[in-house]
Amino acid sequence: MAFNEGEFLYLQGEDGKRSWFRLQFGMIKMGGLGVIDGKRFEGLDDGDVVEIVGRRFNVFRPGVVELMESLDRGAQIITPKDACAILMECDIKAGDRVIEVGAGSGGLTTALLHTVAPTGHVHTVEFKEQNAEKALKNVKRTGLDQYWSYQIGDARSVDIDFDDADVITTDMPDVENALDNLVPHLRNGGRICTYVPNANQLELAVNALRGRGFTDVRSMEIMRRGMEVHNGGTRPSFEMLGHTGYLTFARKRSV
Ligand SMILES: C[S@@+](CC[C@H](N)C(=O)[O-])C[C@H]1O[C@@H](n2cnc3c(N)ncnc32)[C@H](O)[C@@H]1O
Repeated sequence: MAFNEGEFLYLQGEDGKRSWFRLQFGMIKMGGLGVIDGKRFEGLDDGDVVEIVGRRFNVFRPGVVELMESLDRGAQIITPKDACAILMECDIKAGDRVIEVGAGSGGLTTALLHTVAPTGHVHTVEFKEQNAEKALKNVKRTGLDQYWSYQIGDARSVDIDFDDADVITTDMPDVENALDNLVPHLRNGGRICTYVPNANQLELAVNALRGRGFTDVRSMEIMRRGMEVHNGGTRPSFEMLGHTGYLTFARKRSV
């Protein structure tokens, strides 16, 4: 399907570098490439070739991974490797209602919105206004902001404006102190994911979930190692994102 005005796209050159832009069929200012006439994109489709200042580029619609990789970061984001596990293990799908604690830069929010749209909703609780604003800027860029709401408040005590959630995800250090406030907003049979960076926090989170009657409580860390592929010399990459966070998944039952 040909590109429409207003779409958020990127150009990718032979060197793999991306230039992001919002399509308009008038003049567009593009980082590093100057001002170009947006009419050149009229009738083009995902992956098509365009020549700009004598250089060849492909123009792409971003997927969720490119959106997450390119967002304006403040706090550490939940990276795609962990977001994949969250989406799968929490069985998140279109139409789901999700409560998220900790907007940060909106990394996980982007993945959640991409999955629950166009019939579901994500509601985020964040206690730092400036983080919520940064996340809002990033979420608006994706065009998925219509499926998102947030409230400023401490997840440990704020009156949460969202009920009957299918899933709760938390990215906060002391989730054990927020569960009594959060869990009444999760439906029976719903799933929770907690994400914490340290092992002592993991123990506290798991004990708190077990103590509240959650079932199928299991914790994991996701390792992802890239491969350098060269004919006759293929080996694992020397660089690896060694540690991000510990994930715990559990399911609420009627008690
Ligand atoms: C590491 S960041 C979240 C990053 C986010 N998951 C992402 O992928 O971009 C943690 C966020 O949780 C927020 N936070 C921590 N404790 C909180 C609490 N008790 N209530 C609400 N927000 C909290 C912080 O202000 C911060 O924005």
